[in-house]
Amino acid sequence: MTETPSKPALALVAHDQKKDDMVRFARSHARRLAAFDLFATGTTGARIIEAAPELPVTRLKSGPLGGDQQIGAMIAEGRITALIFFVDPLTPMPHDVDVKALTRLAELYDIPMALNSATAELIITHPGAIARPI
Ligand SMILES: O=C(CO)COP(=O)(O)O
Repeated sequence: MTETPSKPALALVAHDQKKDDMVRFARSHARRLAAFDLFATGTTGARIIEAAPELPVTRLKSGPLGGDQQIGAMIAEGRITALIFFVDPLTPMPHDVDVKALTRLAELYDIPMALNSATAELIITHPGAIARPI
């Protein structure tokens, strides 16, 4: 029996001050993003689904309630191909340790990680760069 190969998985996360940027990113790259299984923290996912309902986004818990850690665990399990995380560098976060843990795991497992729009644009417009098998 042949199994249908799964799509590469992209994790999408944005802090509150960056959610409008994420919505713009999702809208303008909807066609490209549709080639991935998409996972997002709770509120980020809700905003993306509202803006681009055609995208297959699986929503996890909100970041401060464990969503960042859920994505980190998926990275440790080899289930995430790349992380796009629009970080707000100007606002203190109650869950700063979770943010750090998530980016640390992306570093540790050497997955492509975009922490701002400029890098996210590079990643999504060069999909070959993240085509590694999961
Ligand atoms: O806080 C976040 C990442 O650290 C994002 O979580 P939400 O998408 O639920 O706002």
